[in-house]
Order: sequence, then structure tokens, then C-alpha cells
Amino acid sequence: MREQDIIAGAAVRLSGLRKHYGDVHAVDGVDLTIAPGEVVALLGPNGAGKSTTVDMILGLSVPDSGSVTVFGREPGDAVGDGMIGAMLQGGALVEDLTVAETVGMVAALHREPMPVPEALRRAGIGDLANRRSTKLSGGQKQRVRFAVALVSDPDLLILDEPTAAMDVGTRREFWKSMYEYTNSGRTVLFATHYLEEAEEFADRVVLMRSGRIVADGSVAQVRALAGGRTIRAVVPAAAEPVIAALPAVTGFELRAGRVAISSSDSDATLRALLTHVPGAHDIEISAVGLEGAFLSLTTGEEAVR
Ligand SMILES: Nc1ncnc2c1ncn2[C@@H]1O[C@H](COP(=O)(O)OP(=O)(O)OP(=O)(O)O)[C@@H](O)[C@H]1O
Repeated sequence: MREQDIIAGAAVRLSGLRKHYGDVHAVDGVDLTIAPGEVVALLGPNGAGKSTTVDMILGLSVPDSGSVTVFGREPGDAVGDGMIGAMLQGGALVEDLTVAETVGMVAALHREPMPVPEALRRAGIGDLANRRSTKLSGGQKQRVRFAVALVSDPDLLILDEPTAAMDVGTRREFWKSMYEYTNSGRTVLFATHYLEEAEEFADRVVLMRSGRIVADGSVAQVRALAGGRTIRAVVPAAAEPVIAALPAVTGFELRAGRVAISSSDSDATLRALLTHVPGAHDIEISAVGLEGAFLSLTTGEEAVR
């Protein structure tokens, strides 16, 4: 695609997007703009609406209301022009074909595909070119799906839980291949349940719950949204009522003389702790991990916006 098209607008723009199935509001008013070159992780518990959102971006399902554009175009047109490559959950592979034939078949549908051997190399399956689909492991099949997604040389890659069937080593290899792709300025949106993948590979994290976006920002921003830090210390048993009254404490747990205090302002809490519980020692302060943020933002009653 022409460079000015990319510069001119968003890679993906979702506006007031809604989709329901009977009483289930699978996607319930989503606004999201993804800039060209961003690598965005879409996170959320089962049933949050991630796959439904992805399907609408790909033109596989039609919104009840709202709009989707990909590089300023209708999803169907963008897919037809090879601008979007997708790796969906459990996409079937044709059993009788080899890996090279499978990827070649998809390449033939596009006007300017990358050479099949290059797609296989990028997906880390150059050595499996002549292997039949029936003879592949789950993780290898995922890599074939990745090669299929790459072969049109798309500007936007959409991956729905790409590493679900992969062991730890294969996952690492997969993300190495992805780095190569994103380093060339391509846009990626991936849905995942693995928080460490979002933490490590995404520029931006979008958290969904019950069809809505409940947090959107860098990993650090989303962590901060979930509130503060944890202070751990060894304290005298009698300190419990004093700890409860410290400033900025949002919760604490005291067990066998060790306390873990959640605080929205760890500086203020720590100063007061040292003043009022002078016996406190072995003090550690840690940021809430993305996992903590994820749990607190996706299990509460009210959406945080
Ligand atoms: N075709 C469908 N018919 C009826 N309900 C559906 C359909 N597709 C999705 N849903 C419902 O819509 C909601 C959102 O589902 P969706 O698959 O988008 O969630 P998800 O975030 O991708 O979940 P997961 O992490 O489990 O893949 C769920 O309650 C689901 O049961």
C-alpha cells in the first residue's frame, strides 16, 4: 500500500461498535483507534468479546451498530486487497496438502504475495515445507497458520490467541518471528490470555470485560490504573490496628508476622509505617504486576474508564 495512506489515518478505527447474540451483548459500545505500527494486545477473560471484535475487524461478522474501518476502508475491501493477515483460533488446514502447498494456495489468492519459502522461513517452518498437515504437531500447525497470515505481506496482522497450542520454547520462537515482522513497521493486534506475552511484546494493552474496554494504555499505565504498589514487611503482631489506619492503604494481609499492604501512595504509607511501627523491618516495595491489574480490572462490578 502507498505510504501516504498509512500516514494519513488509523490502521484500525472502531467507533461505537456493538454486536449482540440474543440477550448477550458480546460487544457493547467499543471505541478504539490503533495507529499504524502499533503492537496492541487485546486482553480479557473468557467471553469478554475479544473474538467477536476481531471477527468484525476482519469483516467476518457484521456489527449491529457502529463502524469499523481498516486503513480507512471497509474490512472486506482491506482483506480482499491483502492488507490484513489473520490467524484465528483453530482455523482448519487441508489434510492432503503439504505445508508449502497450503501456504502456496493462499499466496495464489493475492496479487503481490511474498514468496512461499520466505513466508515459511519467517514463520520458522522452512524445514517443514514438504510435511503433510496430518503429520504436524499442534504448535507446528499454528506456525503454518502464521505463515498463511503472513504470505499476503499484510500491513495489519490480527492474531487470535496465536500461541495457545505452543509449548514455552515454541512460543519464544514464534515471538522472535513476530519481532522481525513488527520491526518493519507493521501493525499487530493480538488477543491473548498470557499476560506475560502482553507485557513483553505489546506497546499497548487493551483490556476488555463484558463487551467493553475497561482499560487502555501502555503496560505501565494499565498497571497504575489498578492502583499503586504493595509494601511487604515483617512487623510485630500487635501492629494490625496501626497498619489499618495508615494513610493510602487500600488493603492488607497479615500472616505469621509478615504483612503485605496495598497502597495507592506507597511513599506516604511507608513514611507513616516507619513512624508508627518502628519495629517494621525487611521492607520491600513492588509494583502491581499486569496480572494484578488484570484481575482487579476484570473482576470488579463497575467498569473503570
Ligand atoms: N455465534 C455466537 N452465538 C451466540 N453467542 C455468541 C456467539 N459468539 C460469541 N457469543 C457470546 O458472546 C460473548 C463474547 O464471546 P467472544 O468469543 O467474543 O469472547 P472472547 O473474549 O473471545 O472469549 P475467549 O477468551 O473465551 O475466546 C460470549 O458470551 C459468547 O458466549
